[in-house]
Amino acid sequence: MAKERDNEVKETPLMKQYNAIKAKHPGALLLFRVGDFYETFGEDAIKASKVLDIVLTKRANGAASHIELAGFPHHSLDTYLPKLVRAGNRVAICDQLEDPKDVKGIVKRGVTELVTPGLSFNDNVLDKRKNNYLASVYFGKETLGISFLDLSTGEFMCSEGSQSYIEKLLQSFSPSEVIYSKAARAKAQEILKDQFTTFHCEDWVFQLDYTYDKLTEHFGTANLKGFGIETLEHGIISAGAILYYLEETEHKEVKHISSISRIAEEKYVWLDKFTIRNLELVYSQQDGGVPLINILDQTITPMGSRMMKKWMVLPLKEKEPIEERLKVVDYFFESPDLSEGILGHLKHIGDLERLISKVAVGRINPREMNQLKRALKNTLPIKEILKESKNSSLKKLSDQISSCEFLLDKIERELQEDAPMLIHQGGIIKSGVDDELDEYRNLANTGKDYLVALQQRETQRTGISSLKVAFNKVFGYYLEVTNAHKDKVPQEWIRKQTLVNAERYITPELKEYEEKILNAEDRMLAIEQKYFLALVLDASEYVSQIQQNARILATVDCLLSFSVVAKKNNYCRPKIAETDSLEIKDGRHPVIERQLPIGEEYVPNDIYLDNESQQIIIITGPNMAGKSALLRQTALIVLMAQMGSFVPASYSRIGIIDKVFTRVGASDNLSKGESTFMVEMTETASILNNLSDRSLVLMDEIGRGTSTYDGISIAWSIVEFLHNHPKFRAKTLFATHYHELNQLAEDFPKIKNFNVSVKEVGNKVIFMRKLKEGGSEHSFGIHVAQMAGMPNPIVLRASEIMGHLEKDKEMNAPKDRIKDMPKSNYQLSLFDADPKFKEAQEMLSAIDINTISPIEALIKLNEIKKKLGN
Ligand SMILES: Nc1ncnc2c1ncn2[C@@H]1O[C@H](COP(=O)(O)OP(=O)(O)OP(=O)(O)O)[C@@H](O)[C@H]1O
Repeated sequence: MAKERDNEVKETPLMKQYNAIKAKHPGALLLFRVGDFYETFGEDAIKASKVLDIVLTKRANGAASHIELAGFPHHSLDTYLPKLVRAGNRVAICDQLEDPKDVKGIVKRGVTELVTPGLSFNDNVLDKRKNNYLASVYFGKETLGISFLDLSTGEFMCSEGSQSYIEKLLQSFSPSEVIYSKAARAKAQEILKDQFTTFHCEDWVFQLDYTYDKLTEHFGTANLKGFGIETLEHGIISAGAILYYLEETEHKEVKHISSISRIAEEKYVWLDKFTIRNLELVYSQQDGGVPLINILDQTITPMGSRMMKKWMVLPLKEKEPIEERLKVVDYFFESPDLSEGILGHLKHIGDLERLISKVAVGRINPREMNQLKRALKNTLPIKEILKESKNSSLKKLSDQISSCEFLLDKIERELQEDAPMLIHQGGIIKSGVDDELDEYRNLANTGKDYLVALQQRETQRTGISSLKVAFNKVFGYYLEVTNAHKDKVPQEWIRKQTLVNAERYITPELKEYEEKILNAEDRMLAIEQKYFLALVLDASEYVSQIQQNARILATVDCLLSFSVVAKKNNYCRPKIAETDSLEIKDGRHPVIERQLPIGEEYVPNDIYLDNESQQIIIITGPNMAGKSALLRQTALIVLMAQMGSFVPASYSRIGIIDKVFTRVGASDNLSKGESTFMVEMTETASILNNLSDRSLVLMDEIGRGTSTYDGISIAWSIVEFLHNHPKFRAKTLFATHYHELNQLAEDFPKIKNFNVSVKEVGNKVIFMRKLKEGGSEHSFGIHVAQMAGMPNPIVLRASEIMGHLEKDKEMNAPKDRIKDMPKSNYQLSLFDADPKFKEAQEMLSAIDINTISPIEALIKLNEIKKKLGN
């Protein structure tokens, strides 16, 4: 204890202040402003130097000790901060709260912002085309509450439901950070795994009374009825905790969070988390893979792109809003001139949604204010075009756009066109706005002219040809004379500084003008600041109107994008019906068709499913035939239609689907320590427990992860279950290698067999990719092995074994048949065992002995020797 106190005494006052502030933000990396630098100390410095690649040094901490130090200039904050945040750090920015000029001793400092991965306004941290969500999860006894906030746009949503629903939402919105209560750590770990950056808050925060009050206080309402969340107790707890977290992280200006909405589960298609992943809607499962959004998102504005992502993970399931979107897309599709007109203006809108949030929190800079002006200016013609259109939804949208003319006029009248980013650089407010400002500006300009004249006059008078008037912070304006002319300096000049090659002087006249100029500049800055802040204040009156404009423009942008893509990729308008049937003619896979090599055409296929005669289709066919592609394209076409997009087909009639489940491919979860089969069964169980009458179920190779007989049995019983379900007749596509499952169609009326056709020419397989009625005779695994370049003896031997096994098709005799397996006759030759011998053999047989010259023969021989490694 005594020693500790001893250390405290010896610590420098600065480090003492640092330690006190650091202690208040233990989990955060502290950027501590010292003069023109942000410094980090100790562990933080070690971390920062690694992440930022900056020098790590040591600083004496009084007599106490040394401490690690790493820092960077304050003006580089925008460069370094995003790197620290992206590396998963919470960063506390500690600024000087007083002007060091006015203080004797240590400057007052405090944390002005805590930037976390989920809470940021910084353009360098944010991705323009993505929302940056902070999520909060409350673990109730039976249901969980969840909220999402994008601080950069003000969007705030909440919901509650089962664990699988919460998991699905987390997957859909993929938040950058998730908060929960300390007590829920174990449960949180279970669902969040290591997929998200997390933070746990004190348990008392997650209480209904406290969080309810927090929300009503923030929105200034008596209750939460107007937001439709009054009864969502768990949702409220999670949402209120977000407001607490904002305060904790010093985000006090949050006027732009002007409402909260309920994620209306009943309005959207249920996509379980496996489906979102498997169908690759917004993220691809493989590196370099292309998700559907890359094809559909041709939006122009960042907020359009963000909205498109939401539409992708929340497809609609009510006919009316789907039709409304489709009608607009159709209208755009048929009106190229009108669409071009809107696109032309959308290009100048920029990120209106984030700009207006910056206005609300007082973080907008003059350059961004000009961007806001451009956005408002280009919104007007869009409003006009929509109004003149012949589509009622677009007319309605036009009515909802606010012109914000007063604000636009004001910015145009007052703000310089080329205003700089930083207020203190000046040149923000136009001339003619304020008489006093004009006067000072004039004075500063004439003052500067005066100095130029003074320099010329004195050069002539003294004959000092190199004389120049310059300025620095220490002595203000001075006259500089090189040593060669030193003897010509008049007596009345007062020497201020001697350099190696020159001397610096001041004169009373110079000082008099300096005062005038500096005074004028200070005043100008103050006046410009006053006007700019007033402008920001005026703009802040328009926050909710402009937020609404941004939403409408984003909607128009998304619908336009659908029409552009439809035209480019030859999609057709789907018919949406409240029926139980699903009919697709010449359907294609929207992503694969864009990726085929030039010259290859995607083979379209028809699909028909309903609840009565053809509820389940068993699709057989060899590997690589196109079964998975067919399954996925069916789901993607349904989802695209329900998002309001045209679809890759020549005709489609979509009886609305309310849930899509997929179990596609044996997952790659092996790396996470789960067995493929276990994953497969967990995913399948979750499908079977959540069926509905309007579900679309895709099952691909169920049972592949275990032995053949296990696999067939499980697949068989799953199909039976789906067929015989007492309540729900889920439409199902079941792709399988097991041609044995074709038997099911004979016993169950609503099951039909189809196969993806292949042609066998000699002992080769040609993929036709066409779906045909009927089952398959046998599997084609051996052909595929051959195609993959498997050595010939293996292929021949495998055919022999299969022939033997197939002789007795009875399933209950496998063991005996395996025991009786005939011995292999195939000798593995050198050529078969080593591919380089095979290549050498091919090279030899390509030589035409009759035409090759002796020299060429020698060269060839040398090549072959090299190939064999000699
Ligand atoms: N209709 C089609 N037209 C053109 N190419 C197609 C078509 N369907 C699939 N393909 C191509 O064939 C490849 C294999 O298709 P897919 O993965 O669907 O086969 P599969 O039958 O599911 O095979 P596996 O059983 O091995 O998973 C696809 O990546 C695609 O390039």
